[in-house]
Amino acid sequence: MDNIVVMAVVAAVLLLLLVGLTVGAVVTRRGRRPAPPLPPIPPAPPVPPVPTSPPPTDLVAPPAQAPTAPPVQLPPVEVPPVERPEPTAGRLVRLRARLSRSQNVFGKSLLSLLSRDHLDEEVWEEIEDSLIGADVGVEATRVIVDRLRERTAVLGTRSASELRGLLAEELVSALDPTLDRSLRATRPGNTPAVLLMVGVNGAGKTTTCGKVARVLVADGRTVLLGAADTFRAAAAEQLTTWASRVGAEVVRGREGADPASVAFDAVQRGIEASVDTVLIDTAGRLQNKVGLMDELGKIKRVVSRHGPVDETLLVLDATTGQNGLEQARVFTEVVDVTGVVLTKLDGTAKGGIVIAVQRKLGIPVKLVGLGEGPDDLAPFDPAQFVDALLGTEPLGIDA
Ligand SMILES: Nc1nc2c(ncn2[C@@H]2O[C@H](COP(=O)(O)OP(=O)(O)OP(=O)(O)O)[C@@H](O)[C@H]2O)c(=O)[nH]1
Repeated sequence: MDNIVVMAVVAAVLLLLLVGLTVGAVVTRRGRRPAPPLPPIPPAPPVPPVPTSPPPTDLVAPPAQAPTAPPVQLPPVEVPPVERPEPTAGRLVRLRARLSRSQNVFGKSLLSLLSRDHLDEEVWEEIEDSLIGADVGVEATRVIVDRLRERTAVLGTRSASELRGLLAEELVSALDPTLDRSLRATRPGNTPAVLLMVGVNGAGKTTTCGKVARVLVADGRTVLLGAADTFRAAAAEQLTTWASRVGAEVVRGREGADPASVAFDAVQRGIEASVDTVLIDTAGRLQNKVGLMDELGKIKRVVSRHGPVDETLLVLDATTGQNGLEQARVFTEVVDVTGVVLTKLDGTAKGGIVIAVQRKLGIPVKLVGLGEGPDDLAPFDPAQFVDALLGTEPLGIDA
């Protein structure tokens, strides 16, 4: 019986061992089974090459939907080259030649009268007529002639060059060389100076805006132009052309837009862009059109919300002579004019208008226009101007 029990126990142990070994072998075989082969990685699609430079601007790629269409070729965009305006120093010398060429009649007649042997009453009257004929104006002529008579009598001056000297002194004095003719084109601080250009139709406002912009750029300033002449579409175009030549920005409104709002926006943009000067071109207006003159006052008021206007320049056409003076006076009543720009001096033989303008308006002539060329604008200087007016030859020898 004991043997039977022992045998049963041994058999049970052996059975257990056998089961254990079988399970272990199965588990071990499973753990070592090689992994099934992975599916092959499909080859990566070819990556399109990254362009290293933008496509040329004058070519447009053919549209994707119509691959067969030939590429459209646009004409190259013409960007005008930015010009470097002439420096202002020395400019008057070049212009002086032009002025004296067109005006030497004035100097010649006066100087030949003064060189007469006897300066009698008749000669003095002729001198007066000559000055009045040169647009100096009756009042200023009287003052100049009276002083000349007095000085020649006291000094006993007789030589032609001495008389020329005296006449030059009197003309310079009539132009009041003590007046401040500097252009307030910059401000202390970091807000732009604002210049407003006003005047009758065709006086040369837009042209002067362009020329002044060039003068400022030549002197190293940054400029923005405001095209507040919204009546004449061509004026904004004209101004844009001037601006592009010196790389300046232009703010313009649509045709017929409120000029005051365009002017306001221009100054706003000038402040944002931190330019030195904002130049505002306004539409030409006749001084007897009340509505238009009121509008000019509004432009100035609206712009002034940004701060005071630094210069209001009245542009006058020198060829209109004395007639232009009454128009000019009305402008000074509507806006506070701080300086006069006398344009087209090259087109008149009557340079005396400079004296008349200043005397009538009591406002300094700050700039003179001496041609249609981009750099034909010069700062006004009484002594240089009188020199040019009388010509360098003492008795007007050159024809
Ligand atoms: N000879 C000469 N012509 C000038 C001068 N200044 C301007 N002009 C010419 O005068 C004409 C009128 O000039 P604009 O600048 O268009 O005149 P504007 O005052 O803006 O004209 P509106 O916008 O119609 O009021 C143009 O043909 C200019 O070239 C100058 O100093 N000399």
